[in-house]
Amino acid sequence: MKLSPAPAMHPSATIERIETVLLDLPTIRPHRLSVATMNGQTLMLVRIHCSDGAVGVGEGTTIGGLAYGGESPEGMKLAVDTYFAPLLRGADATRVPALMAQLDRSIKDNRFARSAVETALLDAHGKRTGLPVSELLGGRRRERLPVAWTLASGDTARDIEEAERMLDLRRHNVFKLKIGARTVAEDVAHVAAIKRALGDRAAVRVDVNMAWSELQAVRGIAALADAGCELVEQPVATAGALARLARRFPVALMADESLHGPRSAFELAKVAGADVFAVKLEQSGGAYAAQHVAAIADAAGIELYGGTMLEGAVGTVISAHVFATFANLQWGTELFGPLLLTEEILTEPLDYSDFQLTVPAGPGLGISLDEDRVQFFRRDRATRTVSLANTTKGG
Ligand SMILES: O=C(O)C[C@H]1C=CC(=O)O1
Ligand SMILES: [Mn+2]
Repeated sequence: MKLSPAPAMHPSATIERIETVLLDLPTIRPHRLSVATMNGQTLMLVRIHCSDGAVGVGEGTTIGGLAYGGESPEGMKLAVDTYFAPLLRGADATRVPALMAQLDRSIKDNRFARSAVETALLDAHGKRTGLPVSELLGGRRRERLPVAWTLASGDTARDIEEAERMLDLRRHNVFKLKIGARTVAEDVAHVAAIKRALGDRAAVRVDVNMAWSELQAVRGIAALADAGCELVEQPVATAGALARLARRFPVALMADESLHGPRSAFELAKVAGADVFAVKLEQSGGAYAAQHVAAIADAAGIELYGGTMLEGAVGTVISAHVFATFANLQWGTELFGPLLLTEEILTEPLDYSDFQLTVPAGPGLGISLDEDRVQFFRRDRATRTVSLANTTKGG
């Protein structure tokens, strides 16, 4: 398929080259979810080079390979190299939504890979026009975003210690606990112990990652509410069960895995299937799709939370730009992904302070990759002979 050339009267730039690379980065500790334990994270970075010199970067990241969903970093790389890149080469880089719509005619699903490509196009276009991506997307409504932290070491005492450290650093005062791998009674005891230790100094929420049956959820949520937990994320797999549970408890019920972009958001909204939507860019299929999910939530009176697929810096920052444009963001965000990794890959680290993340202000994503470090951590690097002195972040 040939994509249309740049129209006359419009600043023209065409796409010349698309590069993809897999980066393997360790996590600061094992991150235990009911579906997988992560000891590291793989980022699939896409770079799009345009004829006017603008270069945009995007990121595709999953959780535990294929443990969380149908796409993997390796699969995304293959999809971009084999299917997206030939369609992109020679196309007008300056009309991002039109170009994405053209890609959609030839490529179905692949929401995560799509999101990475769209991010790179938006970054390049922002750099070209001098505008931050949040301004391209309608304009930011906030400069800083509250950021929750996930306690998922698998050990109650260690989680409490970690939460205390985050409070001392004024980095996080909202904690999401990963549960669902143990019995409901064990999980409830774990949550109750953490909430007891933190008291009113912090909010405690849980993510079950679909591990419970509806009956387990009825028992579990009641007990979690008594323990002071304020929100339960995706306790069960099906939308029907989620909707029934949402009517039953005073604590907020949040949909995560049930959301796969605007259509699923609309279906869930029709049945009042959740109190809160965790909007994730990759799950939604990109920045614009995530904005559509938010608009559906707003129209249905459903509250909003900015979710993460534990992305690295690039995926985190595009999410921050998008969440900064939301009319409502009642539950804040969990954009802590880069802090879970031992390695910094930006020339200037993101600003996490006073329990919030600052949305970068420069053109495009407003960040720049440290090229030496990108080269160092790429999977296809034959041997890592170069030693990078003093490069590991404190955990
Ligand atoms: O929400 C999820 O299911 C995935 C992810 C987000 C934060 C975290 O710790 O895991
Ligand atoms: Mn979740």
